[in-house]
Amino acid sequence: MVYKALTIAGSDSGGGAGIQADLKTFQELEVFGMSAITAVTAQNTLGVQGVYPLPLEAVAQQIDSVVVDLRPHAVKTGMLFSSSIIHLVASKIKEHQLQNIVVDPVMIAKGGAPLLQKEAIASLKSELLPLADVITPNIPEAEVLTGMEIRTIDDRKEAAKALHQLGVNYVVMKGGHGDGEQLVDLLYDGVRFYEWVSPRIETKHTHGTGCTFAAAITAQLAKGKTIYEAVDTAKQFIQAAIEDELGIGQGHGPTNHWAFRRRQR
Ligand SMILES: Nc1ncnc2c1ncn2[C@@H]1O[C@H](COP(=O)(O)OP(=O)(O)O)[C@@H](O)[C@H]1O
Ligand SMILES: Cc1ncc(COP(=O)(O)OP(=O)(O)O)c(N)n1
Repeated sequence: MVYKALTIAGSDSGGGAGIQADLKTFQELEVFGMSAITAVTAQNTLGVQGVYPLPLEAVAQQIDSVVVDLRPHAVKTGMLFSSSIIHLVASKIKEHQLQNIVVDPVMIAKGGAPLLQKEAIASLKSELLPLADVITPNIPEAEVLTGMEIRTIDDRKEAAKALHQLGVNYVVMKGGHGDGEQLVDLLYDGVRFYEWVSPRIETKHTHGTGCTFAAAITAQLAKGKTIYEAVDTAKQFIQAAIEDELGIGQGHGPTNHWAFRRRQR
């Protein structure tokens, strides 16, 4: 059986985040990766130098081309940039009855560059989230989506419940932006919370952690794993990718996408 996953996201020319991180992660987890590019960014470890959204027709055609011939077992969305692209992606998910939809609600790059227009947040909440199986916000993204201030673990749990109310089956709240030496990632399935607690790795090379983590979840769902199993593997994948740093670039370097595979030997 060949498992297949589609990423609908922006291109990161520097190769650490976006489409490039997603495809590398799919490949490392032995899932055939396919892409529909929403925007091209000129980007490196120092920041984002340019953002060029693609015409709606180009995004639509890429999704149609992939789906009619190579139907994916799971779909991840990343940088969607505008409300018109979100509207299009939501209508394509419905039209093609796509399954295992993982929404990484990418808003701002680590350097501060906006990757989603402010006016698109309403469309993300009303049009895309009700179709999502999984959402993977970091803490600032969860604050924007819920309008809540998130300080404590209890705040994160309240925010996860609020996101679940928007129609998402599973909320995976990433803990990279929390305080302290321990990171806490949370999974909420509508009934129970599951926690992954791990030591914070001291490094500046964390560009693309969110994309890589969500892509690993998507790959595992494509293989038919449960959400708990998928998050568990994704956590091991990102932990290895941050620990075995490549140390490339002059700024915030990419994570190491082959580290997890090498540890399996
Ligand atoms: N310094 C770090 N050490 C260990 N794990 C990290 C570190 N930074 C992020 N992570 C992990 O990487 C994943 C992505 O987290 P986060 O940084 O919150 O997302 P984003 O890149 O979207 O801002 C999470 O599983 C988080 O726990
Ligand atoms: C094209 C593109 N998509 C997404 C991001 C953000 O990725 P993320 O994994 O959240 O990593 P950081 O930007 O936080 O390093 C991006 N930069 N570019």
